[in-house]
Amino acid sequence: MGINTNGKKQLPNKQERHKLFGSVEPGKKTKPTDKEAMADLQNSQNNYLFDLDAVGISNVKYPVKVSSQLQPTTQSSIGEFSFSSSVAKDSKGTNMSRFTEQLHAYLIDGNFDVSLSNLKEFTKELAARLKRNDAFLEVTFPWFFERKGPASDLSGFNHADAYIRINYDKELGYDIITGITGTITTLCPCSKEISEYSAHNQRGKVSMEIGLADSFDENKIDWKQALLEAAESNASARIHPVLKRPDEKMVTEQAYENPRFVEDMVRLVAADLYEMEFVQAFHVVCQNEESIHLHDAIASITYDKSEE
Ligand SMILES: Nc1nc2c(ncn2[C@@H]2O[C@H](COP(=O)(O)OP(=O)(O)OP(=O)(O)O)[C@@H](O)[C@H]2O)c(=O)[nH]1
Repeated sequence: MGINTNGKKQLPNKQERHKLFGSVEPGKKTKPTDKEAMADLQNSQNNYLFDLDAVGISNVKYPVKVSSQLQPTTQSSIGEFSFSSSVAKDSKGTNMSRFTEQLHAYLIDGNFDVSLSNLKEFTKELAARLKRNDAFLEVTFPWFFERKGPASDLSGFNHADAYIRINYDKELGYDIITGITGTITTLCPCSKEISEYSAHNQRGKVSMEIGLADSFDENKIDWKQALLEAAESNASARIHPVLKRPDEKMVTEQAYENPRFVEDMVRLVAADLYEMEFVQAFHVVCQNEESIHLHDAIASITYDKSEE
């Protein structure tokens, strides 16, 4: 290896560099390159001992379009998907390429629409494409919403993680779970009660998963906004991206006026969800990142209105 007149190293070209690091010339190739002539192992039929509940792909990141009743009413986000379907014991496997093939075919203007109507259509078509009677889809994505300072009215974006799970079965129809994980402030009631001054407070995560009532209409109700409001309106205070001093004074005092244990949070959120007609069943978890401990405080509640 030489040195250029300008004092820089004279590197071998890229092909030579690859050889230097072990690349070799292609060997003699005898297997078919025509798709029709290729072995199709995954479609082999035999007695493969067991039916499989789910075969598919996970950790698939794709751009998604999210609609909301809060600002911004339409946004682009990144969805992380899992897709699967059952495989009967007489088949060796599934046709994995068909999951992403269909996902890409559903893009409109570069985004996959994560509305429930689109996801329902997608799972039904996926089952048909896989020649199965069932298909499963799961997606999580950060959902952004505008939040204004309570006194200054200055805007910024907060986000919550939204979650949708759809099970399609040709005979049973759809089973749909939606949820969000939102972030709140909680101020400890015990700390407030026993201390001469102040009270410790923390950032809490409220995760809600709900089963939707048959009457639910996504064109009338934004389930994300409704769940976010259930978490935030019951917290000691909301979280804000932009706070000036008058805002900060307001949220500090509001938190002091509304102390909440982790147990209080899940019960109050449960009460709101109970009153929402479009919620059939719910699971609520609150996890507080304690500021006076290294550990978190947790509480959860599960409720199904059909079991009353
Ligand atoms: N079934 C199965 N396929 C896998 C797995 N891991 C990777 N694949 C890949 O999935 C790809 C094939 O997908 P298929 O959908 O069966 O491809 P194909 O038969 O050409 O597609 P169709 O024309 O739609 O039937 C291959 O590249 C496989 O190697 C696995 O664990 N199981």
